[in-house]
Amino acid sequence: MSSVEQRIYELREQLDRHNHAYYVNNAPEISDYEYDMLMKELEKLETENPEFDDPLSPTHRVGSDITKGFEQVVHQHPMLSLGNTYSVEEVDDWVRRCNDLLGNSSGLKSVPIVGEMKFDGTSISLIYEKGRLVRAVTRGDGEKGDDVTENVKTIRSIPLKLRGEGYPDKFEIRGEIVLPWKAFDRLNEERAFNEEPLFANPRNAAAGTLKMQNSSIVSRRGLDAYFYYLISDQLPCDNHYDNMLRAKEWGFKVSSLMTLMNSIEEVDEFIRRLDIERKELPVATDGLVFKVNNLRQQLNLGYTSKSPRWAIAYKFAAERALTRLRFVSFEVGRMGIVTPVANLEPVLLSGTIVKRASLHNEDIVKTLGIHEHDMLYVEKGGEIIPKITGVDTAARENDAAPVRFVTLCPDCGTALIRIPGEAAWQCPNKYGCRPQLIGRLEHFVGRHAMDIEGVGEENAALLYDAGLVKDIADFYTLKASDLEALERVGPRTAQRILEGVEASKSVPFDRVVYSLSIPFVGETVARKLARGVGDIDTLLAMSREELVAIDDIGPKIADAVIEYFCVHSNRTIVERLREAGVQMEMPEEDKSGHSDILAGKTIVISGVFSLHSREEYKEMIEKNGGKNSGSISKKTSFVLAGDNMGPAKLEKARSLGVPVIDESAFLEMIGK
Ligand SMILES: NC(=O)c1ccc[n+]([C@@H]2O[C@H](COP(=O)([O-])OP(=O)(O)OC[C@H]3O[C@@H](n4cnc5c(N)ncnc54)[C@H](O)[C@@H]3O)[C@@H](O)[C@H]2O)c1
Ligand SMILES: [Zn+2]
Repeated sequence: MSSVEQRIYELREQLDRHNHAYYVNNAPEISDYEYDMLMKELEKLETENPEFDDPLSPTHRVGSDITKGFEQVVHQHPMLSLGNTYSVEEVDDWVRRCNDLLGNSSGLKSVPIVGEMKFDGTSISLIYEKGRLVRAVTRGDGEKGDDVTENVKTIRSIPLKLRGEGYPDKFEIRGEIVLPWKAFDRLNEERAFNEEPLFANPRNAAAGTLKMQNSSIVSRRGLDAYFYYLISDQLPCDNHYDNMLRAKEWGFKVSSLMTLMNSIEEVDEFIRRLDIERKELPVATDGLVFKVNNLRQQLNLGYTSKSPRWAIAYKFAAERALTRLRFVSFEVGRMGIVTPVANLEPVLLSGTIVKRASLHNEDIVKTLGIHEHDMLYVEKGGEIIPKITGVDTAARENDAAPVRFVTLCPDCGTALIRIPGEAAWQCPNKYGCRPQLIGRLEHFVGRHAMDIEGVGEENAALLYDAGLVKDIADFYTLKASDLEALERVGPRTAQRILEGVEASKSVPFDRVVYSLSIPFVGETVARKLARGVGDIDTLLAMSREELVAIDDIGPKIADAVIEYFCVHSNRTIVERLREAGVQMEMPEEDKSGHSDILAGKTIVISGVFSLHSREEYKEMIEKNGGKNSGSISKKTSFVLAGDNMGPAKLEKARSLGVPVIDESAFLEMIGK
């Protein structure tokens, strides 16, 4: 096989794999830009070597989002993709080409072109009959898609019944289902809370949500939709722009940024303007779309097997901003770890203003080679948290000194120690360093811990500085009069804090263990510990060996637990919590209902399930003594697989000889 032929096969195989990760799993492994570059390379090779062309190549086909669990419906008109480019010149060339092909020779004036936002969500086709929504279908493979009508009906901005008049008896309207930034942030916060993998961007979240089996969850997620194309035998107007304005009158959301243009200059100006304005939009966009306005002209230009010739997408490069470093602050966390944070001149990035970005640790500061007042590149593309990706060294001031990591704790002045084998520096002054003490108070009242409402980040510091709460047990001696004496706490807040403190007395023991801020004891470990020991006295009395014997508790955690309870003040705190009425043992029913059927087993959950939710399966695994893991390795005991398990995962399980079982076999295994 020639090397060209080999490369062609390689690219097709890669692109097919990325299509599946992107459209079906909603978890892309590479950036859109990288994907588009692979696609362009394949297109070029196929054009230059037509003998290797193949109608099944990803260059000729629309990536498919078809998933199991939905009925499939054939599209009356195929749903295609769009040709795309990252270059303004290529957009200009496309306008010229359209004019040439349409025989427009008026020189300066172009045939009318409509410019629109390219909303970054997932495409949808809606069918209306007699003014009512009858069906909603995803793009699927372009020929047929998944019927998601029930889910789409929960989207409030989609009219179930049309307004106004003059709409065709039967028509199709196409648009993009999106998840606005706000809803996206909320969803990811919730997922972080539940320790579920975060969605990389709103597109994946929107696509994933639309394919959920439970419409009531879909309705809560806050999807929205914008529409951009109308198809019918009885369209009201002969051009795209006016048809969309009519659709708006019938109740569809059509972006007011849609613009009618008549020259290349206007097109270029539109690109310049929208690349800035889009950053203020409430939803994600990944580019612009240009369309020939006149429907007869659209028809004349026609289609390739994959996209219309009368439209082109201009894609924005990954969002990156250049901004000046004001200073690096060093922030001490509740465990004493010192994190360097870049404080920046405020800059707008993917819809939010970025002022700060974590530099994580000393090694990263060194690798980037950051100097004082450097101009830094900040990126957000696809990722949620802003990241410093580089330095514009040309813009560096001559006498700028490199940023040095502090050697003393910025708060208490204690000499920092570097944790062996890690890049982190730590302030060892656990019981006298203000941010560590306040951090532990904040952690204690947090939603995942004792959930004491009314004490936010600010109030924790306030209570500490006023001398009212020096350690976590002090919350239980707070009096209304103490709180009301504080300048910034009104009677309402005081009441809420006291009620929150009272309610926290029924928070279960495992969360109490988590609330103590024992190093390395996160939510999951706390649960294991609490269930493993049953009550606090057993925990206090345990030796290192006994602790290590508990499933998933390693020597590092065991040492941290023992060290924690060796400190006299910690023991006193525990006693005071007990006296206050905080839960110090697991409830009886929780001790039962558990088994060790899955003890020693590491299980990976993958795919979509129909009998129980993924969360429920995770819980069942834990209750029966098993361990959940996210990735398949030699240590995996088996994979609990639902529908649509990714082919890469399946292949990995096969190659490692890891058994794959389905949900009913699993339920039988645990005796359900
Ligand atoms: N990162 C990855 O692994 C990966 C894998 C597959 C695809 N992708 C990305 O997806 C792209 C291909 O996806 P695609 O075929 O859906 O194409 P696309 O998203 O580039 O463009 C076509 C889609 O744009 C949407 N759209 C939004 N606003 C529109 C408007 N105003 N008018 C018309 N359409 C509008 C429609 O849903 C339409 O289907 C690739 O170019 C790549 O960037 C990435
Ligand atoms: Zn300190």
